Amino acid sequence: MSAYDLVVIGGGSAGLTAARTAGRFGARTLLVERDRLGGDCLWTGCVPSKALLHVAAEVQAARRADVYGLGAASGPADLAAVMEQVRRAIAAIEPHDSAEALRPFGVEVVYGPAVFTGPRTLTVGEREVSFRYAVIATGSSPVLVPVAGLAEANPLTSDTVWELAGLPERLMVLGGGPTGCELGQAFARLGSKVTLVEVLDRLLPREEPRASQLMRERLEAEGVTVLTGYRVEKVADGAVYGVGAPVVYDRLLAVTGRRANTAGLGLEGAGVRLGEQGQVMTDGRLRSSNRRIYAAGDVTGRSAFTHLGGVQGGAAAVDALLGVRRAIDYEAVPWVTFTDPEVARVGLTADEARSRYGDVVRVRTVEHDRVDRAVADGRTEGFTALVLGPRGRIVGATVVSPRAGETIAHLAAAVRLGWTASHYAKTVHPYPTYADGPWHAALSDVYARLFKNQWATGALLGLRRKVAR
Ligand SMILES: Cc1cc2nc3c(=O)[nH]c(=O)nc-3n(C[C@H](O)[C@H](O)[C@H](O)COP(=O)(O)OP(=O)(O)OC[C@H]3O[C@@H](n4cnc5c(N)ncnc54)[C@H](O)[C@@H]3O)c2cc1C
Ligand SMILES: NC(=O)c1ccc[n+]([C@@H]2O[C@H](COP(=O)([O-])OP(=O)(O)OC[C@H]3O[C@@H](n4cnc5c(N)ncnc54)[C@H](O)[C@@H]3O)[C@@H](O)[C@H]2O)c1
Repeated sequence: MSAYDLVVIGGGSAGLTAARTAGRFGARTLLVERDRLGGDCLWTGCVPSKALLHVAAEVQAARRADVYGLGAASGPADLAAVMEQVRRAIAAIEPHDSAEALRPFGVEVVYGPAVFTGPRTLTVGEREVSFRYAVIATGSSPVLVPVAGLAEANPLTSDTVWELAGLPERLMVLGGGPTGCELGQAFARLGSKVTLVEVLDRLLPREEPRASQLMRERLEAEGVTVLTGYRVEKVADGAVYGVGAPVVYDRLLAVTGRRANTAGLGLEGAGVRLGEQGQVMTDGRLRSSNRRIYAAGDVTGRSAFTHLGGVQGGAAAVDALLGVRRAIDYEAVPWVTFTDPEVARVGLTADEARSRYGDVVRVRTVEHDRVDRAVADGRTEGFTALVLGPRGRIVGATVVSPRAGETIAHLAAAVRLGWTASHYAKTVHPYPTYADGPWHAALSDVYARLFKNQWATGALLGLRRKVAR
């Protein structure tokens, strides 16, 4: 039986970072991957979806070329050519996630499904392995909601949509979360007639209601039929049945949520407790109920983002091997839905902040018709909202704009470092950028408080008049 300091199970964003971190310390590290390195993000998640959205944006621009006196493109895009572009992006990134890239870190890679055989042992095929510590980073997989006829309808999921050979004429997207909005918009721009169905009363239900409304308006303007508060009763004969007339489709894409990959790992025998959704239950240090076994990434049910999975993977390896705790501030983790416009969030929404801090909370919003870059781009539909908590600290922010994902990074730093609106306002921002949004929101808070104390500024002005006539 070979012995390792750290065995990492799963070679996605979380597992790769855990393995690289351990390798850097000179730990004897084994990475077990049952399929291919790179995980969901590289093969079926972030990378293909962002490449698809990029192509879809170019197609959309071509459809509007007549505005500039050129011939406008029309009709459906050639999906084979589009997917070629998607595969090119994956191929360019894949080497960074490969076994060769892990070799300089001294990480050994073995392929096959890992199964725990005890609290400190596991097997990979015939091979028996013991470990001082392990990190479970097996990710999550799409799940189908229990709707009559849905499984039989053989829906596409975010795992399989990339294998489509041709553009569906009518695409039904079930689920109005980030995946549904991103893929729904991309396929609509490429030329599918998309219907987007969400069971709750708005798209992107985790975001500020106004961001959800803007998303709806944008998608509808681009020809997507959006049905919210729509409960699918059954799927049969190429149609979805709910309230009103059945909605027919050519292909169905089900993106209604995911479930942690923990089945078949032998976790019971390893003393690892699971939650109701099958996720590995972890403490603040990402340790499972077996203190020698950590978990990171989607499998924890606390992360569904590549960047957070990576941070968790690194933190778990450091904690296990060096005993050094790296606290993760979950409230300062930003996320972005990469539709056009992008919807970016960090920290608390206004409602969440009010229920935590009460009336002290104020929200400073800048409409993007006051952001010159948005005006220059002809994209003034968005907004920036800063949520300010006690002592004017920035406790949350939402940005909706074509480049909101870039703007939110700075705001994540502000939330994490506990900056007030005044701190933020003192940092000079470049003009003209969408970053003017949060800057002016912060400045508006500073000015509003100054004007509230007008007696003080008035007194100071009067005094100065007397001194320097
Ligand atoms: C369409 C889509 C778009 C997305 N876009 C974004 C985005 O823009 N930004 C973002 O931050 N996030 C995005 N995400 C989420 C992101 O992809 C995931 O959060 C991230 O990839 C999870 O990483 P992970 O390491 O936890 O799991 P995974 O990447 O799923 O890796 C788990 C690995 O474990 C392996 N494995 C499973 N079981 C075993 C076993 N028994 N033995 C050995 N190996 C095993 C799997 O084969 C896999 O390689 C998107 C997701 C989807 C579906
Ligand atoms: N840009 C990004 O960072 C990005 C992109 C895609 C996914 N992700 C992450 O991956 C995870 C999964 O995302 P997702 O969008 O696939 O799932 P999700 O769970 O975030 O959203 C699923 C949506 O489907 C809806 N739904 C559930 N049952 C339904 C039904 N019967 N009919 C209609 N709608 C129904 C839910 O109300 C929800 O709005 C998320 O945590 C997300 O943050 C991130």
